[in-house]
Amino acid sequence: MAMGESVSEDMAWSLAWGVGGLLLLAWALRTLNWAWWTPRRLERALRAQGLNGTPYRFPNGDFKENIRLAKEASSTPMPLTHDIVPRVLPFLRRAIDEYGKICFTWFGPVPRVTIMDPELVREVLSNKFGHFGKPKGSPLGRLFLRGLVSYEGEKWVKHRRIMNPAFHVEKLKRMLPAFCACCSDLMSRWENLVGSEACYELDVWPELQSFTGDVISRTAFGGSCEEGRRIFQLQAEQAELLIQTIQNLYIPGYRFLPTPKKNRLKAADREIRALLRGIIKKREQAMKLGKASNDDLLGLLMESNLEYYQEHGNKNAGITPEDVIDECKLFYFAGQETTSVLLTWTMIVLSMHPSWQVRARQEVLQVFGERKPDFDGLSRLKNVTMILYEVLRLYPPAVFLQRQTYKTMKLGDVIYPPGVTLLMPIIFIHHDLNYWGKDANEFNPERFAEGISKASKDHVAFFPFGGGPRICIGQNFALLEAKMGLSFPLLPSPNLLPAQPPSPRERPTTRRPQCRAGEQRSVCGRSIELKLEERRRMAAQQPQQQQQVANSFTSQFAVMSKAQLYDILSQMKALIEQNQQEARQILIDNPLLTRALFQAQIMLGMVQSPKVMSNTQQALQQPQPAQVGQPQIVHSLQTVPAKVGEQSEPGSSQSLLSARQQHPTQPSISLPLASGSSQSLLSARQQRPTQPSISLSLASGSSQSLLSARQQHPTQPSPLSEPQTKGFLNLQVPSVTPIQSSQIQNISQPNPAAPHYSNLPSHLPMISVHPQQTLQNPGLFNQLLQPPFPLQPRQVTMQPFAIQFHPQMPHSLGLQPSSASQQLLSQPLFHSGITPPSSFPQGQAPHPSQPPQHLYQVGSSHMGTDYGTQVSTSMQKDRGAPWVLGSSEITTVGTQLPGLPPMISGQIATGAGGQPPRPPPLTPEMEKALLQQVMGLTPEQINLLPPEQRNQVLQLREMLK
Ligand code: HEM
Repeated sequence: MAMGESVSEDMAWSLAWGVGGLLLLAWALRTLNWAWWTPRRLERALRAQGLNGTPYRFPNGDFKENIRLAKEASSTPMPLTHDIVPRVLPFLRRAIDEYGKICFTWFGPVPRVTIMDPELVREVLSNKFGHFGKPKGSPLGRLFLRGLVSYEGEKWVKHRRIMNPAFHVEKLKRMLPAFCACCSDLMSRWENLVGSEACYELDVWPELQSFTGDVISRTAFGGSCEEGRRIFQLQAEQAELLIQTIQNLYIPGYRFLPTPKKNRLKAADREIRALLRGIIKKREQAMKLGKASNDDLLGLLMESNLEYYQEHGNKNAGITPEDVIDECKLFYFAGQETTSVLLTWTMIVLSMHPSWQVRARQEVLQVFGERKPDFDGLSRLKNVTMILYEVLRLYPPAVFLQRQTYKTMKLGDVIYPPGVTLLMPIIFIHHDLNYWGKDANEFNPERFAEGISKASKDHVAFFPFGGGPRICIGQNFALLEAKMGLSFPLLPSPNLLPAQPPSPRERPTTRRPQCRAGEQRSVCGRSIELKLEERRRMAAQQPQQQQQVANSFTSQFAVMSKAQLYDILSQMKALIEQNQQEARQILIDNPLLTRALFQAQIMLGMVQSPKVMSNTQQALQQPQPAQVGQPQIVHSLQTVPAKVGEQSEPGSSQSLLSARQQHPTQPSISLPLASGSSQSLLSARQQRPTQPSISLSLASGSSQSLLSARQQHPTQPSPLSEPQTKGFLNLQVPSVTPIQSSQIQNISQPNPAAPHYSNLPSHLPMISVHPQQTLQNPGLFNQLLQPPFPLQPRQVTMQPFAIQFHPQMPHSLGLQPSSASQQLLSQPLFHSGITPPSSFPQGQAPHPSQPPQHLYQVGSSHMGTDYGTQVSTSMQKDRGAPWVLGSSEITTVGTQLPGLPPMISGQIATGAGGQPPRPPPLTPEMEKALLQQVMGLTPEQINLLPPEQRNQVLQLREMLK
């Protein structure tokens, strides 16, 4: 018996060993098949069809190289250019350069073929049969994120049908008060932060993250937004943990190890689910009692679910509470990060392109005045929409999309076996010169003036929200939120005083020393500055106040450095180029401003060739009723002093003195060419520390002044013309206003001596005059520009893997979470509040190799059109039908107004023999006004002038006495 027992025990053991061995063998074979045979087979199939790509490396593919390059790219400071592709996806960039546009790389053992042709992208995304399905993603990713974005087949159809109504425009309108409340809270928060500070430096990335989190909390859960906020925090933590964990996922077997991070991920998931369960239960009870408000996403989702259930009369018809939880979780993930990335980049870009900031602000003011933004108004914001589109183009929050072949599929000329990932790099296509033209890497919202379909050569080339049946369900939501989020800071805020002329002293900036807890992904100490400025009460109707305005302009201009004066003039010029009519009106409406601008030119010693002047005048004559006694706006090609910092410019004395001898009938305002201004901006770096240092949001302040000047006109009632103190939140701009790159590119002439420079937008050099910018760019920037600033090494705190987390996400969104924005934000590029000229070390000059041609520009005459016809906030309305469901093409009629004659660098006028040309003519009234201004300068103001001009002013005053 005992022997029999031991035999059967032995047999059981052998059987167990046998089974175990077989299982092990099966597992080994499966692993080998997954990690070796399949990739080799797929590689052969792809190569046989002429596709090139990286050779497969067992078992990680290009994973490590991907990480290495991403780390490398992010460890160097980000150059201030919109060409961010090499930084965001360096590995893919390299692969495409090496193997061609349709090439394959390896994500682990899975080949990923890049699809760069928008038509093929459309084919993939429009496929309704799920043959190009979403990649499955890792189990860990699935734990983090499920819901609509990850479903396929019938489940997806059902969920999409139930969720769609919640995002309908009519429903979104009901959420507008929640949007508004979040914006108001944000503004109050910023106002409080600023407090009594004249200038406050703010890291907007975490601010906007919590703003969009707040929006989702309120719009998703209405009254339960406190729990919603906790969910948001937990999800942010989850995202962080996931990013860290994913880096190790391709260590075989790693995903089965219970590491502390994974445990925390799971614990966070449990807490989120418990919270959501509680919210849903409360809502169900309220619904039963008829007390529930269904104006939030959860309510709408539950309502729609109920309708679906009733329609199908089957208790399994709708979606389960667990499904609702997953969808709510998804709202956060899909809606919060993406929109905050969009808003953050928009603010950065607007601070880089002040003229667009002016335009946006002007539009927002025109549409809303002092009203709170409403749906109709938001739909009419044409410039803001164009700006958002352009930001979505250059900085798409989802950098690529992925689909997988689940059966053999033909796409283009290639037959793909099952198991191949198709990667559609949104960011590459958005930057592709073939579709967007030579200025693909420039910020030029004007390209969207006639809608999306006309913006590129192939309207499918713009797909920040994806396309086909799985297009982002929240795109209307996101655009509405972004418009609202952008409008608020541009509007006069009741609790802020209007901006006052920037004082000549250096303003303190408050910098947050370190990240707040839970904001690991924000970028410490690197921020763009938002500046709140005081502004004097002005009531344009009262002459006394008008005089104040005049004095305000005069005193502002009197204490400005040359760079700042140039800045203002070039902004005015940019405004003229973008909207000549508008600019004309501003100048006509504001003789005081006009006069002050003229004064600025005198202070800059600007003079011009009468020949060029008359040509330009001719070209600009518009068939408008003659404005007798009103200044004529003239763009003049001007010779700009080669070195603003140097004080001996004969032109400057001439300008004022000789002006007295001329009495032409038409007064004219000569605005400097941006070329000039850029040049002057460059040379402005040589300014001596004795120049008054002015807080750098001067540029925004000044554009503000221009704008607000418009408001002061008695015939135009405006927020600022009311006898209240009103204010603006100025998106900070660099002290030296960068010229619109889009304008520059037309004329920039690459310097053959600096070939590596040729693909950099020409605004770079100017922006780099910012000291911190230069500090951050020891490489190319320093090499090119020889920054005149003291070098202070700064730590680059890039999350190295941030841009790599997307491939693991179950929903296949190649999200660009914080990497790029983090990088740019991580540099103090735009917290320009600390760029007083006084910080320039004496004697430092720009690098001699600096190619000045890069800075010349031509005027663009493409005028904006009214988006009034574009009622919808949706991009869907702006697309071709096959690409987007239910879409109809928007055709906003563009008005091509007669533009400025193109100017080429060769036309830039210089006076004979290098002497500055003669100044523009003045009417006796103008002359009188100017002389009065000169006489009105206080000794303090005169002292602040550069010596040469000081002498001239003193001489003149002496003469006049
Ligand atoms: C600027 C903001 C946003 C961008 C750039 C964006 C981008 C995208 C993209 C590219 C997709 C397609 C993914 C794919 O095809 O694989 C997508 C899908 C999705 N988005 Fe958005 N999104 C944004 C905002 C939002 C918001 C605010 C919500 C919700 C509150 C949202 C919810 C979703 C959902 C649920 C899907 C899945 C749709 C489906 O698979 O049927 N998104 N989003």
